[in-house]
Amino acid sequence: MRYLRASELHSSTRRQVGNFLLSCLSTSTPLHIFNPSGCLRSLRRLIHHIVPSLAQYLPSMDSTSWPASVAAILSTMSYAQVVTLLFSLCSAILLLSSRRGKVHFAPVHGFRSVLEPSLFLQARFITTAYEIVGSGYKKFKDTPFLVRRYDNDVLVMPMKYLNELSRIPNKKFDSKAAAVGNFVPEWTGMEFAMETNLHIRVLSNKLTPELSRYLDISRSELEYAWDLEVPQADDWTEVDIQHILRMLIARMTGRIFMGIPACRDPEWINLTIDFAIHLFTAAFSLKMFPRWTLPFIAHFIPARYRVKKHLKKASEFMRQSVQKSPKSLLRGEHGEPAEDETVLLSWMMENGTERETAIPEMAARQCILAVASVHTTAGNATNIIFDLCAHPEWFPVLREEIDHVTQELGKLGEKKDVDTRLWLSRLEKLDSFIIESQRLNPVMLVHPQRVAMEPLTLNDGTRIPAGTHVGWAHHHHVMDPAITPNPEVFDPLRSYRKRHSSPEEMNKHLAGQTEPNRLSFGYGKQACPGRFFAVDEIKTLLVRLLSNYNFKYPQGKNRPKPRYANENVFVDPTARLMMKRKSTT
Ligand code: HEM
Repeated sequence: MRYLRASELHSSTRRQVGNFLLSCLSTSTPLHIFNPSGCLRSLRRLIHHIVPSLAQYLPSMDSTSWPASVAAILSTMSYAQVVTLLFSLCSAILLLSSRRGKVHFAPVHGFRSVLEPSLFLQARFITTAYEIVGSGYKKFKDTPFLVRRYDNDVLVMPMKYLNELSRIPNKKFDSKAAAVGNFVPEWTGMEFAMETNLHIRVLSNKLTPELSRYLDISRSELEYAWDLEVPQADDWTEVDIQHILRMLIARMTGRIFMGIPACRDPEWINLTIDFAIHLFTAAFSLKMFPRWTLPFIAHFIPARYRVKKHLKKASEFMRQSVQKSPKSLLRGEHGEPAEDETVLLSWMMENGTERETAIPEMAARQCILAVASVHTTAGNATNIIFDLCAHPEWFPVLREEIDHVTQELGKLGEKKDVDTRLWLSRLEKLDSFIIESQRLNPVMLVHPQRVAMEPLTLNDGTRIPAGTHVGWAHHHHVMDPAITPNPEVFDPLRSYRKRHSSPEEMNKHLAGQTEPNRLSFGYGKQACPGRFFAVDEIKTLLVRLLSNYNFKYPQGKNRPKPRYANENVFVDPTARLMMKRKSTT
């Protein structure tokens, strides 16, 4: 007996297989990934075609073989029965192939009843992670529990273990395995990010130590991009503020990472923005299937092809950028100083290993840097403006602070002897506002996330088996009244008051810092290496926006609700704001 190859399938059957997968998977954003009625319609059509197709193929086999019997049985069943059968089969496959069950000491949380199949809980987690994680946090508080994500279980640890676990070396308790692992790296071309870390070194060793300089460069790009991306809006104008901020941030970060001309090329900017969407969609789709099926299934995932296409395009860009001088990117022909040696790509080319500086890997690394930096920062800045519009009494407070610093130190970037970081650090109320907005609008419900690379035994004897995916319910933690008094109240000066409570507190409670009760940027040695840049970039943007524009919600609209896909949180892509130039009010 030989196996049926895809190429041997009846062409209309193949089309139906394609349609089915497309209706499940080919969406431009992961938020629309589920279209149950579309999927069901396609599945019905698929069954309609696949059964005759199988029958067509069967004569070449022994007529008494089991596939013939199965096909015969299938063709006598109603669609509903076949759907139920397929669903049960998928459940059985998932159950048998899952990497679950390693953590025996922690209960799985979220089942509606003892009869609920595991697959239902996994599917529900996609849209109701907020409720599942929240109720688990309340119920277990001081003991670990498991949440059943579609691809694997995540062991949610109580906060009391955060410090102890964050002291464990990275190679034993790894953030990359969790974060990059979430992108199914072996099928999305992201394996390099598990094995090498030039994208982290460049942030820790170059960007952060020379932050003021890079802030100046990114601000100059903001000025260049302003008229291109920000509408004139002499009268109240409805805008997609998230899009505007995303474009500005993509340009600002593009300038410091890739320099001119790439950061001014619309193709590069769109590539860096879209790559994140395709990567997320591809990973989300791949995680719907057991790992062992991926050598087959992965080829049917359209978003994966978009990821590949983008990586290829990024390689072309990279090749053009480094063509003049293969090793030292922007150095002159005879080794004279670089034309613009501040471009981070230049540092990466000089400090990377041979593997890290190879064109395809460097291109993919720029894409992963964009994934880490653009949507996160744009989402954060968007949420701040949404919060301001929901609480407009804070507009004058923040503007007054900006005016005050401007009077004292001149306009941002105006005086050469005034350090940009220092200027921005004087915006203490804005800093506190950013923290409060992050508290209420997380980018993820469960983080930091780590994977135990070997068995770990904690001080109290708790054992975490190797391979366990671990996370913290940090959002529900900061919404706990025991941690944040009146957690539902939007109180943007919480951190400001803490800082001013005593001289010792003055240098604590800052937006770029991490602490157990504030994990927006993660925690410990593996916390976000771009967080100081992110906070100052947001401040730079807000200084410009608040000084020049007024914002409000369109008539009859108020603060948009977040969207969830598993533990990931997104800004509602349909949300709109009204904006108007200040001078014309
Ligand atoms: C407001 C914007 C941002 C937020 C909320 C954010 C949040 C985070 C979080 C929660 C992590 C995981 C940390 C952990 O596991 O402990 C992370 C990792 C990371 N972030 Fe950010 N980030 C932001 C902006 C940026 C920017 C602007 C950059 C680059 C300039 C950046 C680069 C990275 C990188 C490379 C990692 C991976 C670190 C690793 O694998 O060890 N992020 N970020």
